[in-house]
Amino acid sequence: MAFPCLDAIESRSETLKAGARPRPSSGPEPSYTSGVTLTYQCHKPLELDWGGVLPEFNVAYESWGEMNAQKSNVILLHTGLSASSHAHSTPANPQPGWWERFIGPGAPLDTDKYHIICTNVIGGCYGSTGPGSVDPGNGEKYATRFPILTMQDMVRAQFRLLDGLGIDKLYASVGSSMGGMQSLAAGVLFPSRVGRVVSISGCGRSHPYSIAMRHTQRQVLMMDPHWNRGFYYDGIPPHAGMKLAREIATVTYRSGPEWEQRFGRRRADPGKPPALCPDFLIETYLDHAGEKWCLEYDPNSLLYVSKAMDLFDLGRENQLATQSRRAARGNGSQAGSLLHCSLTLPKTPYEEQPESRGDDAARIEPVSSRPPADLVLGLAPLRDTPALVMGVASDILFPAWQQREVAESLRLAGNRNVTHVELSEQMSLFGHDTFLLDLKHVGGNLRMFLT
Ligand SMILES: CC(=O)SCCNC(=O)CCNC(=O)[C@H](O)C(C)(C)COP(=O)(O)OP(=O)(O)OC[C@H]1O[C@@H](n2cnc3c(N)ncnc32)[C@H](O)[C@@H]1OP(=O)(O)O
Repeated sequence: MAFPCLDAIESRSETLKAGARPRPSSGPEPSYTSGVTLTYQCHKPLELDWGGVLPEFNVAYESWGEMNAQKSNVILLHTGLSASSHAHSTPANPQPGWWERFIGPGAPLDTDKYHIICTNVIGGCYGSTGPGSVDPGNGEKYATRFPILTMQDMVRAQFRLLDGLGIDKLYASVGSSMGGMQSLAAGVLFPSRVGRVVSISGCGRSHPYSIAMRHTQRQVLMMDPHWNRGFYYDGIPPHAGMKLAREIATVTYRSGPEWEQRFGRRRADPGKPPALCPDFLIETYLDHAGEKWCLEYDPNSLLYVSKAMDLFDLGRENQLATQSRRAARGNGSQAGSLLHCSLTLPKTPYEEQPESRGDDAARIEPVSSRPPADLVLGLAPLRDTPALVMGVASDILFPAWQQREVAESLRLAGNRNVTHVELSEQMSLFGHDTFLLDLKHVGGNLRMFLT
């Protein structure tokens, strides 16, 4: 039997070994190229939530539209997991950006009215400091010596940029997916500096299914021998692991009903006998998505940024625990400095607690549709901030109940200016990627909220 899918991987390894960098021919995703960006260099250390420190760091950013004299029309646009700051084309980089149609004169992010800034997150690989950057402490690339990050760390770095640009208060903080997490985090961390919050297909805390899906992506990547515990920068990158990680990610980004319509049960070549390599159209589609992306993003950035998504929890308890870790470090206590991960699996199997299973008989309290009190308390800093929370019924990664949970928590926290929109399956079957594709509904609601 022929295995063209394995041949392709082996041949790419050979090409990479010879020093060349094969480029995917074209791609379905927006141009996540770094192109030409502006860079803000911060020389003041950034203390991170889990004990690490970046002694200095860069934030790559791009902007569109004029900033007014009062600097009161600035919108900070947060990206999804793997996007660069290139949300829209610029004179310096005319390639279309990942939100090209959403930004421009008369567009939902209207450049006739607003000055829009988009950054590459710290931990990323498109110009901001991340695991592929050089550690000023030893002159070598950080690799997996890079510290664990949180969404809040990324947001603090963005606000250092705003400080550097003399921007005191945002007109709005806008983001989708991971950007939707950051948008909320910005409002919680800096309530007096954020005029409005928009969170599209985001959440208030990561739920176990989404952590599970990111876990599997990280595991296939880390099991690629070329990953080499993160030290691959002088060798062959773990392109096979990245390809598989992207295939799993793509399963979470779209929806079954979309694929039913788009591919059904059709095979790429029904005239040939079944193959173990990609055969059904859905398989060749996933294979293509993985092929295109496997050299487009730094594998270590994927690990760090995706872990930061897992750690996301705006609940009050987590915020207090983080504050006390940071305070302990300020006092010089070791408790605040958890730099080295020594987590091992427990020796005895985990014993499930009856109440955690949700069995009717064991349930202590009746299930409530109210959001957890901890999240309501955690979102209290946003009580006076007008908020747009948008979700998509076909999204399996950030399911619509999570945006309902955020909207309801904000209302229970006392916010009387919450707009909640849920796009039904009749409106979009694009699942999580709806925010990239649906200009009419996503863009339309965004425009309405901002004006
Ligand atoms: C979690 C977070 O924080 S953010 C996550 C956000 N999501 C992502 O990052 C995923 C990004 N998604 C993309 O980049 C998508 O390509 C989008 C949204 C920009 C565009 O989606 P669509 O227009 O529907 O295109 P899609 O990517 O589904 O498919 C088009 C590509 O697949 C190819 N294709 C389609 N069907 C098949 C098939 N059966 N077999 C092989 N290839 C196929 C097309 O030829 C095309 O290839 P090309 O891009 O190389 O020309």
